[in-house]
Amino acid sequence: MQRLRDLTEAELLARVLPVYGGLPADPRAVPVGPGDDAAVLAAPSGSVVATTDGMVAVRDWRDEWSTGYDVGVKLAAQNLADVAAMGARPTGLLVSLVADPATPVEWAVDLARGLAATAAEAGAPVVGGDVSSAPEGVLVVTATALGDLDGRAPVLRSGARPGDVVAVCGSLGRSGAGLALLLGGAAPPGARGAGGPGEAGGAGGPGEVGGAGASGGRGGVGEADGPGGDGGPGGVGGADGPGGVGGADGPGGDGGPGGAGETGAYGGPDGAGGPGVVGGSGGAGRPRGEQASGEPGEALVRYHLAPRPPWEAGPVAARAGAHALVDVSDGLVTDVGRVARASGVVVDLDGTVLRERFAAGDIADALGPDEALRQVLAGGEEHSLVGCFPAGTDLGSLAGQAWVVIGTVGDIGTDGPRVTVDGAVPDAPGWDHFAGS
Ligand SMILES: Nc1ncnc2c1ncn2[C@@H]1O[C@H](COP(=O)(O)OP(=O)(O)O)[C@@H](O)[C@H]1O
Ligand SMILES: Cc1ncc(C[n+]2csc(CCOP(=O)(O)OP(=O)(O)O)c2C)c(N)n1
Ligand SMILES: [Mg+2]
Repeated sequence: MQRLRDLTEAELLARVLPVYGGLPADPRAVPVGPGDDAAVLAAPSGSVVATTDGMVAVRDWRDEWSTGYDVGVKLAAQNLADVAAMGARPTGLLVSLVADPATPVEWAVDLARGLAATAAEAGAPVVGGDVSSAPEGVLVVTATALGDLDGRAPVLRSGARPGDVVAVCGSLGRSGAGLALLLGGAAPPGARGAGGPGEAGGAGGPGEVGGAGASGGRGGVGEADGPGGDGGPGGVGGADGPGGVGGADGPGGDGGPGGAGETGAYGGPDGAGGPGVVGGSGGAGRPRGEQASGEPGEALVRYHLAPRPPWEAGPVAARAGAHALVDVSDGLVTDVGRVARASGVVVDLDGTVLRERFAAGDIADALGPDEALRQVLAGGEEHSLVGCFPAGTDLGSLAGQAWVVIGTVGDIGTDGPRVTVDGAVPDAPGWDHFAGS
């Protein structure tokens, strides 16, 4: 397997930059893209919205669950959601890769594919970035997203007013539920068995005819001295994805199925199987097919691994007069609490709507109703948008976006800013990177 240490920086960039593809057709949007000391982007409004958010291997994703493509999708999505939560339209992304030189080159290229696909969907090209080496085992990816307000005022956390209605665009609790399932031992979609312990579960190969957006398969979950994991499916959009690479110290895993040639984050399960790159007996892990699509909770796991938050809804909400906006990254109650404190208000959430519209269905089916509601209130990484709108805003008319009213904004009285559910302060601590870790 080719690893980053087998390439020079220039060779790595020569592999990665073409993946990001072209810049917008209008040269005024991005006069200078990747390749010089810095990029140059237009700022039509005369101001730039800028945000950055990173992810760290093991802490923020696990290679047993996420492909490089998934990490790219999620990294782009969480940054785009922050731009949207200002009411802005994303205009460009910058990407930093800080990686152990043992990282497979294919992982870095797959990361670029996930980023590129998501950036293209958002109309925000990757305009630059950085590569640095890291100590053994360390892999950190960071993106910076830039945006434009198209002449509007930014929508701040501090703008909510008593009397506003609180509405959410997008889902709640699905990412947290997916994470809970993975932590509970659920296999990621597309996984083809862990193949027992192996020193290095192999990375699945990319779709051979990948085109844009090909996704490398999911590697097996190897640990020590045994057969390697199976290759994952070939890439999205790629016909004939080759199979995975077996573990280093044991017999290789089986080749995964080829890519399904469809769009979306994952290849389908039924592609033509490619050969294992490193031969040997197949992994002796879970039986094949156990993770066939349609597994209960699979959509939740997929959302956790590669979320698609409604970043288009930010500018639409801003145009509709939203007083405040925030994206749900650390948990609904935590993030709405930031709005409540910044605005000096109380936000009362409607427990019935949260249970019936968000927790019920596949989250409750997978986790039970109590844990489902807990995920809706406290689950992180959803990146849906929560807005506070003037009473009477016709949310149904917001083009193409489904906003669901989940609460109201009230006066703090003597108790101070807070979030309540049906009038009571819930016990719903959200994500914190440091406390308790
Ligand atoms: N290391 C840092 N240096 C400067 N500003 C930071 C740093 N980390 C976070 N911030 C700022 O603090 C605020 C809260 O950060 P964070 O909780 O990560 O925001 P969000 O949840 O919207 O991504 C943001 O405005 C962010 O830009
Ligand atoms: C292996 C693993 N453990 C735990 C998590 C859960 N997790 C990691 S970051 C995070 C919260 C959101 O990330 P953050 O960087 O705080 O986003 P921001 O608030 O800055 O937008 C959560 C819930 C995960 N994704 N993967
Ligand atoms: Mg956070």
